[in-house]
Amino acid sequence: MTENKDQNNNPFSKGKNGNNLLKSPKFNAYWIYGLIAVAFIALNLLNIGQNPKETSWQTVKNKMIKNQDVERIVVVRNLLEVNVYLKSESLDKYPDLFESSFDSPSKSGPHYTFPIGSIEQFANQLESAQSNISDLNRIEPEYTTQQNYFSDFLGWILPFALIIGIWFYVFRRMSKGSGGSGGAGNIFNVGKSKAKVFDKESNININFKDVAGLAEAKEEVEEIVEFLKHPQRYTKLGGKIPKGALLVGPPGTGKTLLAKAVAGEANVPFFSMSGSDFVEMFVGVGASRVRDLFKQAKEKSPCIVFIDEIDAIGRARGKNPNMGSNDERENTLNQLLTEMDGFDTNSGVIILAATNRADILDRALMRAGRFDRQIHVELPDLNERREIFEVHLRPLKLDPKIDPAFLAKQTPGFSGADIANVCNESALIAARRKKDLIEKQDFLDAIDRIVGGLEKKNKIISVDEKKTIAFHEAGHATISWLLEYAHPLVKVTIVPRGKALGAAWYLPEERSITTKEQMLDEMCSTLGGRAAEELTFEKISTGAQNDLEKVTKQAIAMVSIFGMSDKIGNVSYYDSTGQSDYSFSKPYSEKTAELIDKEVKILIDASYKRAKQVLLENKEGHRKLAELLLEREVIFSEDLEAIFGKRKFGSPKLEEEIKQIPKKEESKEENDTESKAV
Ligand SMILES: Nc1ncnc2c1ncn2[C@@H]1O[C@H](COP(=O)(O)OP(=O)(O)OP(=O)(O)O)[C@@H](O)[C@H]1O
Ligand SMILES: [Zn+2]
Repeated sequence: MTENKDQNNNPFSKGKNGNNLLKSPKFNAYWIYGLIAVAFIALNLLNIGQNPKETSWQTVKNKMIKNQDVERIVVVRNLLEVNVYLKSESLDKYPDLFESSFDSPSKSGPHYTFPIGSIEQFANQLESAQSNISDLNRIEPEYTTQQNYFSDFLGWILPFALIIGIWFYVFRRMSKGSGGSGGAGNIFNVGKSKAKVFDKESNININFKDVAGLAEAKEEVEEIVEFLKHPQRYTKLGGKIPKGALLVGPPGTGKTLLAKAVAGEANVPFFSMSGSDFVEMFVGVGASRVRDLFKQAKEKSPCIVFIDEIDAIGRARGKNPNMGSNDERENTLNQLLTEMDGFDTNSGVIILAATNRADILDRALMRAGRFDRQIHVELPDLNERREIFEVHLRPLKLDPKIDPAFLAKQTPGFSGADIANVCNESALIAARRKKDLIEKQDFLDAIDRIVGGLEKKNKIISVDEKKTIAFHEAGHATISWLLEYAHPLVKVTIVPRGKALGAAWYLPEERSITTKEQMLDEMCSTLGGRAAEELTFEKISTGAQNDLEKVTKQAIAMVSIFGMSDKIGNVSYYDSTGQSDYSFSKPYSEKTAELIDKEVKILIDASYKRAKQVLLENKEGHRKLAELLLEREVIFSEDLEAIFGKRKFGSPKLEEEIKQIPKKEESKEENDTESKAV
């Protein structure tokens, strides 16, 4: 009751508060099978009323032909059967014909049928049987071929029945996976939206306090909450309530969370659907799902419709219709645009959409009256990471010494989702160690695990391989220590994790623009691994593949995007709008392409030479570092400082921060359990 009152106060309210719009009749496969069976029986019955009586050639010859009761004789070639039609005035002579009311021939015939051996033979037999009948009364056989409707029908219907059966099966499987309240439970509901609805009853109860950081984004969406709560305030002044906002940012940064929080704060239903849910293998399904989603939303207004991964449908429509454009997707997008234009601004439905590629979205989506606001949701900085940790540490049983600020420092570049993952993982690790509280070490291990994939202690690496890896990693470390702009090093390990056999961790400075010098120094330190291998062993290995890939991409970007090569000059072939069809044709000539290739090679060669130079000049230090790595498997910035002396460059503040990162001792306990498992 109270809820109804609530709604009536709201100008958006349609006074409708039922779930019945989600219901649809429940058909199932058995119905179809039943229908097919009925059709079979009906056909059979029809046939039954037409059945000529079985007889034999002898009877026909000796009785019917002799008495001149036969009107026509029809030979059915394909069935090797003869149908006999009697004269209507003679029918009385054959009372047995119609004695059964169920299985009897029709009055007009054929009345009798009998099998024959071959057509020629029968023709001869008929000829001779009529040899003493006058020409006038003689019966000439007619010839036909007959369709056997029944078996033909079977032949047709069976494959169809099979296909229908398979369809049902597939649909049931599909809809089971996506059991949203759209009720896409069967074939008749394909076009229904699969939106998940969270309304007042099943409230998600996510509020702004559950969303840490994201201060600016929150401020922007707070306005939407106000629109939903007090629409009169805006409409009174003649303002129009926005229809939609686009949340833009990398994966896991809390876009879904923020949208849910808006719904939670405004206390309105929340429809959630992913862009990829609209796209289906059938033509027209996407568009009809959009229609259905908006229909449902309007009935529940005011509400929030959230479309995750909108890029799945909202990608720019191709300019060249012949080149692999996707009609189905475009239809869906067009329907979405139509719906957005269609509903009244003040209908109380606000659409939030999320994407991590705003640049590839169709411009039409961003036009006024559609998603005309973009809200940026970025990766959290140090402070925000601390806040996110605080949110996710709340439900955990912690060692009181745990400091969220410390954890935030350990996790540069982590998204909110990664941090949630770290917290969960640390609880699992602590549980495995049979602890009552989660301690610092558990967190550090969880972070390591998430950074580098699971440690693979049992991966077998030969002594030679280990040596190669150590010198390779020491090469990276040495160069990044000595070059001015390389990222400061945190630690280097040769403990294999995931696919990597060794790794060097850096603390990336938070830069907004990068200079050419910085890029060159980074390339040089990335190539340090291979350079070290070549200098030390006079052999190179596949271990540098990842490094080479990174360097090549970097060099190509420098030449063709950032305009940093002399020969190409200040030219950028990058198209930030994503609207061009460069996928098939490059925006530059063949000659330029060659020049770009040359420039890229020159850049990489120069960096490699420089890397070798640096390593040669610091041969002793590099060797010491590699040996230390072989011995300890993990080394830290202090170890580098002990070998090369204090780092001449970089910000002292950052260096200080690095030093505060504690060194993780390989925990004995874990080693024990793991070695048992081997
Ligand atoms: N700012 C944040 N505060 C608290 N938790 C967060 C934050 N950002 C992310 N999380 C955690 O990460 C999880 C995943 O975030 P969410 O699904 O909202 O990310 P997303 O940006 O929508 O990702 P995607 O682009 O992959 O859909 C959330 O459920 C939440 O636990
Ligand atoms: Zn490397």
